[in-house]
Amino acid sequence: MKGEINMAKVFYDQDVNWEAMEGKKVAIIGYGSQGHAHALNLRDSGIDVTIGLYKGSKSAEKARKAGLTVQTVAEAVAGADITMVLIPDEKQADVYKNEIRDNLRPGSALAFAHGFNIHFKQIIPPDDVDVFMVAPKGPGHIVRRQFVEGSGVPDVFAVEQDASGQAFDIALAYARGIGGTRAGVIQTTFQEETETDLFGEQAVLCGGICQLITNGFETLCEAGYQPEIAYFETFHEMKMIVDLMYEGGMAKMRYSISDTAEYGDYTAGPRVISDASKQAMKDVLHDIQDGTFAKDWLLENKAAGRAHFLAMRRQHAEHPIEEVGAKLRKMMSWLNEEKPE
Ligand SMILES: NC(=O)C1=CN([C@@H]2O[C@H](COP(=O)(O)OP(=O)(O)OC[C@H]3O[C@@H](n4cnc5c(N)ncnc54)[C@H](OP(=O)(O)O)[C@@H]3O)[C@@H](O)[C@H]2O)C=CC1
Ligand SMILES: CC[C@](O)(C(C)=O)C(=O)O
Ligand SMILES: [Mg+2]
Ligand SMILES: [Mg+2]
Repeated sequence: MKGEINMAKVFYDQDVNWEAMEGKKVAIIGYGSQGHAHALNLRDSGIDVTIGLYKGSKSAEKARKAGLTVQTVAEAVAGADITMVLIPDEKQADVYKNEIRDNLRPGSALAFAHGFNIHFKQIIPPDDVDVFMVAPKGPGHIVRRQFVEGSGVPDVFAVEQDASGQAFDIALAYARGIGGTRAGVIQTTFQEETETDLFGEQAVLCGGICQLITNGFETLCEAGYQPEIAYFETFHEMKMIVDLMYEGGMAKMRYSISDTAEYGDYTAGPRVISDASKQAMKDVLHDIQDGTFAKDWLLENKAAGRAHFLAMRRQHAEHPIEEVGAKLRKMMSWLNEEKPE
């Protein structure tokens, strides 16, 4: 890749108009990965938070235990200045239609942590509300953990509709409330966030990395090496290598590894992740951009009753790499310690 890179403006704590959030009531719909993190971080930032869940929800007890008020979705939305929708993407359109839409107060804000339902037009909000997104670029449990530790996960934010004339300030202040502006927050659009987030998780962060590890593990096991050694070599050490890259770029990782490893990195890397893989990435991106992925995923949840998804989940969970890993991780006492919620 050649050429000049135009750097984005990055917003930090000092760039935020916190008054935009002060006195606002926030309804967090869902108390899962992102829901618990947004709710607890906002609460710890001094914001009045209510959780919206369905009757009989398993998460309600957890939220109450954390000292939060839990209401039905309809009640929480009706009392809120900001409604943040943090239930699974594939459920959002139905819940919006049945419980959110008619309870949204004119002048209030409807917010998301991912652009999927707005970008793919599964949810079409009324004109008299703000519509914004604050999307943490990290898993919800890390959003909470880093906030408690005093750091934060970067966010991207976008304003789709600005009925109040204040949506930009509110979105940025919300990002501060969950700890995002400690690390840096960048403005985007619903389209850019949706397409890049789906691409990142499919091609690199989840799909790409899991398949790379699995192929490496299988290659060593099929060649007759011990599975435990294959696990350490292709899976366990991944975190240490990625930690170094996270701290100081690929250069810091390459500084720490041996010259032998570095030489193999440059020569073997492009053989394994080749031009063919880059073409496959472009195909994946194309399916995201033209809506093919969204259509397939929404259909999977409706007509197919998630049969294919659940079968893939089971098949991956039963792979020998998970069995070997579970056995080895059991001996690592620090992994079994309770992490603060
Ligand atoms: N996971 C992540 O780290 C990230 C997610 N996002 C986005 O954040 C959003 C939320 O994702 P995520 O946190 O993974 O979601 P989760 O799968 O963790 O959400 C589960 C929560 O939603 C509740 N829930 C499920 N159905 C309903 C319903 N019909 N009515 C009310 N509550 C319901 C569940 O209740 P119960 O458990 O009781 O059934 C649970 O509290 C998505 O838009 C996602 O793309 C963005 C960045 C990262
Ligand atoms: C990488 C997966 C993710 O996009 C995330 C944690 O950011 C998600 O949708 O969960
Ligand atoms: Mg993401
Ligand atoms: Mg995502």
